[in-house]
Amino acid sequence: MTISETATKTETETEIERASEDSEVATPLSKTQNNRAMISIEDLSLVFETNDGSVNALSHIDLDIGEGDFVSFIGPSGCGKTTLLRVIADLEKPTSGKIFVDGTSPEDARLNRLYGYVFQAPALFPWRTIDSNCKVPLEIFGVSKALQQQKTDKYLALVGLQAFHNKFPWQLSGGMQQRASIARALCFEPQLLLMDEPFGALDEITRDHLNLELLKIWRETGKTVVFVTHSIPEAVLLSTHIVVMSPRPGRIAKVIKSPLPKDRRLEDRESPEFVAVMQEVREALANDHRID
Ligand SMILES: Nc1ncnc2c1ncn2[C@@H]1O[C@H](COP(=O)(O)OP(=O)(O)OP(=O)(O)O)[C@@H](O)[C@H]1O
Repeated sequence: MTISETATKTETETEIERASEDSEVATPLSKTQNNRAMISIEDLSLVFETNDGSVNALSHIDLDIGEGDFVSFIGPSGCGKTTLLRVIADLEKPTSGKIFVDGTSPEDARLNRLYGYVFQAPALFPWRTIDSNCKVPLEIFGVSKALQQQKTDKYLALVGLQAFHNKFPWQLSGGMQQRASIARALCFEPQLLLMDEPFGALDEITRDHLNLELLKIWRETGKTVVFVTHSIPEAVLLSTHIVVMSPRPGRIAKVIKSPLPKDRRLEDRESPEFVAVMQEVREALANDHRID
């Protein structure tokens, strides 16, 4: 991948359907030779105009995410993590700057169904069963019924919901609904997965399980994943690159390239290398969060 430098800038079924200060300029990461940019962001800013005035949600963001990278955005509430993910997904338009997704505009990437998006809260159709919810994107793509069933079975099994395929969302716990929405995003096997705190509401054991499954999918399929989290251990466990963001205005404080191998296990969380990366993230967050 290539994540470079600094930063600033900045859910519903309908959307799916449309489907430095302190930290000077963050260190640019040089692109690896055979890792083309999946996402390229240049001097991107986003200002929300509200009744109470302007909100600088993202300010001067420069970031390259290479194909096959697993990139996490981490930072305090309000630093623009979700907004940046939504800009990539073409759910928000930047005020200035440039962004390319797989070499095209975010709009073209959305229209070409390049990405799957997992929202913070599950966005399932209440009148459809879990099985039927998972088939929505496949129906839109005109996939054959047999293949729809095959993919749905595969990904519902992956998230441990095969026994619940005939249930309606309201018959499942919040965590199970979120697992169903993850299965739906995986079902059409997009090249790019955009995930906004997908595991935030899950119990720790389920979260560990899904972290490992996500890592497995990522390793095996070569997908690019952009992931928002508040959890330092989760960011370090999953990511090749951790983008530390800071608020007011939202910008990139630091990009940390993980020295950990791609093949990771939960036990690795005890390793000195893992602890060292956690410490680096913690320090980057603290440095940009000093109270004057
Ligand atoms: N549609 C909007 N209109 C006006 N302001 C917005 C809008 N969406 C987000 N903001 C503001 O932009 C800033 C960044 O919000 P964003 O949701 O991206 O932060 P975040 O880092 O994802 O926060 P959290 O971790 O709490 O989810 C915040 O100040 C937020 O209030």
